[in-house]
Amino acid sequence: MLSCSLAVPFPYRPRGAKLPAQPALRPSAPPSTSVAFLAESISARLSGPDRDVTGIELRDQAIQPGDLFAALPGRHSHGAEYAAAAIERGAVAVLTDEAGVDVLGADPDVPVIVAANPRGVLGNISATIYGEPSERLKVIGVTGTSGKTTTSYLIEAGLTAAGLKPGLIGTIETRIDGHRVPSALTTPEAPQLQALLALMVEQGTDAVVMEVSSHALSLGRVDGTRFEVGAFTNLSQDHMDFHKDFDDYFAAKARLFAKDSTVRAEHAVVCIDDEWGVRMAGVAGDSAVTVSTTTDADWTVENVEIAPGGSQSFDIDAPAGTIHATVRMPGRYNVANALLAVAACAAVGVEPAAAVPGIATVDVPGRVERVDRGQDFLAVVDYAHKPDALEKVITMLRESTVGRVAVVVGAGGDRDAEKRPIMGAVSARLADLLIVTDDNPRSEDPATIRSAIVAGATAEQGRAEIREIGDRAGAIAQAVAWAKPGDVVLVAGKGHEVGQDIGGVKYPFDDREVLADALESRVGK
Ligand SMILES: CC(=O)N[C@H]1[C@@H](OP(=O)(O)OP(=O)(O)OC[C@H]2O[C@@H](n3ccc(=O)[nH]c3=O)[C@H](O)[C@@H]2O)O[C@H](CO)[C@@H](O)[C@@H]1O[C@H](C)C(=O)N[C@@H](C)C(=O)N[C@H](CCC(=O)O)C(=O)O
Ligand SMILES: Nc1ncnc2c1ncn2[C@@H]1O[C@H](COP(=O)(O)OP(=O)(O)OP(=O)(O)O)[C@@H](O)[C@H]1O
Repeated sequence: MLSCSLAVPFPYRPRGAKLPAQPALRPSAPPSTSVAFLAESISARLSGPDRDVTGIELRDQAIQPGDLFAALPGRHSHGAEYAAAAIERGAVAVLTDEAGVDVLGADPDVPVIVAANPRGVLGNISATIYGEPSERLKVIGVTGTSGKTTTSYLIEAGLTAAGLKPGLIGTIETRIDGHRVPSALTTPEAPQLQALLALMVEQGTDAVVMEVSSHALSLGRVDGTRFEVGAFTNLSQDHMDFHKDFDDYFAAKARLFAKDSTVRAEHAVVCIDDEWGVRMAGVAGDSAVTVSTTTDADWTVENVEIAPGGSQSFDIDAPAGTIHATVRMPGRYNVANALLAVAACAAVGVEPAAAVPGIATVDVPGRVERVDRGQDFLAVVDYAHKPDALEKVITMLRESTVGRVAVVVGAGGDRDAEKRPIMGAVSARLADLLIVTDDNPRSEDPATIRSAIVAGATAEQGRAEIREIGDRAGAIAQAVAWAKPGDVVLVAGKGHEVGQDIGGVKYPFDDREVLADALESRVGK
């Protein structure tokens, strides 16, 4: 249930001030393209005179002089409502639909391209404006419910170790040539994505590994991108607010692999550890390369050994022979992520032996990240914010200790409400203490979100004692106070995030810092 504004005051004070907005990443000198040419390329009507454009944007606040403003119909408003502001900032043309023309009025100051479905042509138009950058890059798209970020980091490290100069685009950040910029979305909107790819070409990047979300595939954000490789991790419950049902969710992911898709990757590398992977390999066809840690596949693993610190070593049985590999991150699923990464590197011509030394060095921020302040128990921050990921990380931590396990977790507002009780049930079944707290409530009443998690946890009648503490810092402090030597405290759901979205405003909040503060106060006692 969504509420437009916060119905109740927050029971705690947000920490600090609003976070700053993300900077724009653009190539320095894109060539200019004529508006008439663009209209013709998508068989759309052009009203008004021809002009040259040098960029494209769909948020009026991000317009740069010379841009085409894509005024799209949205859930909250029509982009055409912001056209005047965009033109004020320097937009020289507008792309919109008939409804947008009505909003613009009879005589806008700039030429207007009128398309029946402007979102549907945005990817191709953006790619044209920025000179089809993906044609000059080896683009590897990673999709699936869990493991996209981790696998992308592993692939990036494998490519780097092999002497390539890769860029990375994903949930945490964009990385180009050693520079890092935090991300707003897992997969950027098409104008930002094509600008980024063009910037990467300009910087001499030769390969790009990018996370491809199901939203991106459904909304056409990656249209106009040529993928050399598509890699699939797995599929489980998520985004049921956006997709009609599981088949619809699967169909969105399948756009990266299906024969009739305009964004079909040239090579498919598919993890078949779950039944959805088996289905996806079928969609991709006979040329798909399969990998698995659990069943027969083109690439498999054996002799997995876990070192005391949690890192894992294993042998990869690849078509060209056996190779020894290691991954620092614990959990069987990280062996699957590493295996998929080595196979994806191979799909762009990198020898497994060249990739594995890079893969062995990777830690991903906020993924099973330990916070150590000299305490006598294990304290971990993890991004698990979906039922399957939460189940996997709690199970892994349970198996790594003889002590008890505390889980501090919430769920995001304005997102898949169906998963909330399942997150509660999973935690109540597997943990000894469950503290239900706030994640990013966004526009929702945080108490409503917590109640749904608590309801699922209570109905499960699991082993965990259940507590509800909205204040995330207070919840973390309670878990730390509860822990005895040998126990584990898992703070789940926000991982690398440095902000908490409360009522649409992002306030600084970093689980790792808050956990470290709580540990220091306890150790200092
Ligand atoms: C469902 C979804 O993806 N919605 C995206 C969509 O929103 P919308 O169509 O409802 O747009 P709207 O807010 O009504 O605005 C209409 C138009 O006016 C423009 N506008 C709006 C306000 C303004 O001040 N100025 C302005 O120009 C907007 O840019 C837009 O073109 O277009 C907006 C503009 O780009 C996006 O910001 C918005 O993503 C929202 C923020 C979002 O949270 N998306 C998430 C769910 C998402 O995409 N997640 C995936 C998956 C992550 C995962 O795997 O967990 C991701 O790839 O990140
Ligand atoms: N292969 C996997 N299978 C199941 N769970 C995984 C896997 N890899 C990682 N996880 C779990 O999921 C969490 C998120 O991992 P990661 O960020 O790599 O996935 P993601 O697909 O990028 O997630 P998101 O879509 O939320 O950004 C991890 O912290 C871990 O708990």
